[in-house]
Amino acid sequence: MFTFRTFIVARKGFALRTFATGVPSSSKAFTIPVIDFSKFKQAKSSAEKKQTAEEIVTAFKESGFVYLSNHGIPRDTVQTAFHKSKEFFALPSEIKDTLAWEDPRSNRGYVKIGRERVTQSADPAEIAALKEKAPDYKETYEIGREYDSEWQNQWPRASDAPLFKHTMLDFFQTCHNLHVDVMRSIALGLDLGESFFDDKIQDQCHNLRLLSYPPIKSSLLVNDGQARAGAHSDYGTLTLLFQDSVGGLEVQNPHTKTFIPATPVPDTIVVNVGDLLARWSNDVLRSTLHRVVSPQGKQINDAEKVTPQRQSIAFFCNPNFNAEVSCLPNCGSPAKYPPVNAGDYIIGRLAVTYD
Ligand SMILES: O=C(O)CCC(=O)C(=O)O
Ligand SMILES: [Fe+2]
Repeated sequence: MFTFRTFIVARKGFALRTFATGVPSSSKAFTIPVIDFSKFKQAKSSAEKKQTAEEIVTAFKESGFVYLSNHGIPRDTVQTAFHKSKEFFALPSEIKDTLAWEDPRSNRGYVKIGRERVTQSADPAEIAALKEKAPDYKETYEIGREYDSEWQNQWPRASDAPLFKHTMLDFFQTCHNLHVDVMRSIALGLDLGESFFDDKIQDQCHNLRLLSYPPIKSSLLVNDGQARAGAHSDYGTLTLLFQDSVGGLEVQNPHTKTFIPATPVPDTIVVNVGDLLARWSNDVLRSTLHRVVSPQGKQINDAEKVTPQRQSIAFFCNPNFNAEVSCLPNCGSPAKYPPVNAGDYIIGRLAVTYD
């Protein structure tokens, strides 16, 4: 039988569902389809729009993942964001360390290698042991909305990282706009009316995460449980993931439990459903486990291989932090989960993942 793990964040006192991969589905199909989003954006009739919306919703019900092509974000924009991200991670540690991530409520700043271990576990002792034994081999830089009365982004000085702030704030806005369109397609695909989510996602409580996986001796990634990023599901509504051509992202087929590669498809964005949208939809939409493992290493001498550097950018989309997330209409009854405040949920999930 399928089991769901639930855990309690004592500080907050509410139950969180950690993943939705156990949902029985009418279909055992598992593919990550490439969906041409221009058909939705340029549709001449609502019937045409609905067709793409239904393709997206079907994929989110079955695998929880799609590749979005013709999404409207220019290649140049993505390349510039990757370039500026690379420049940032190349800064000396002393500079990056002054920008350290400090608080899950802020969720902004630099996270050095070993500080985060993504996992489905919510047990602090288990997470600490995993971090000790098999930390995620990655460093990240987290950006939140710039206009926030309480929390500030931790920008490097312009002299250290020219145009970094400008590039990332632009990219944040670009990703927000695309996410609104994808949420509209989901609303249409679920027969909720296209603008259903609009006023629930407008506050831009998102998290733009730059990721850098340094080159590493391949032998270090084959130890027990070791990965560039351990198996996990994402926390929010949707994730827009931009990946380079190195590879390593894998998605779990929930029926067979095997992981299949989400091979990079040029000019597409990997879009996946997070736990909060799965919960919102009463598990009609699927939040699927995924991980980043070592792609084929390069032989550097007779005995050793090195796994090349990987770069990616994830835009974690969230509802407004003051939104109440309770079972959507058209998503079956009874509701499996009590209503939850979006901000409490996301911050609760972050609080247990970081040191
Ligand atoms: O780097 C990647 O491709 C995936 C990262 C990821 O899944 C995450 O940060 O949640
Ligand atoms: Fe993820």
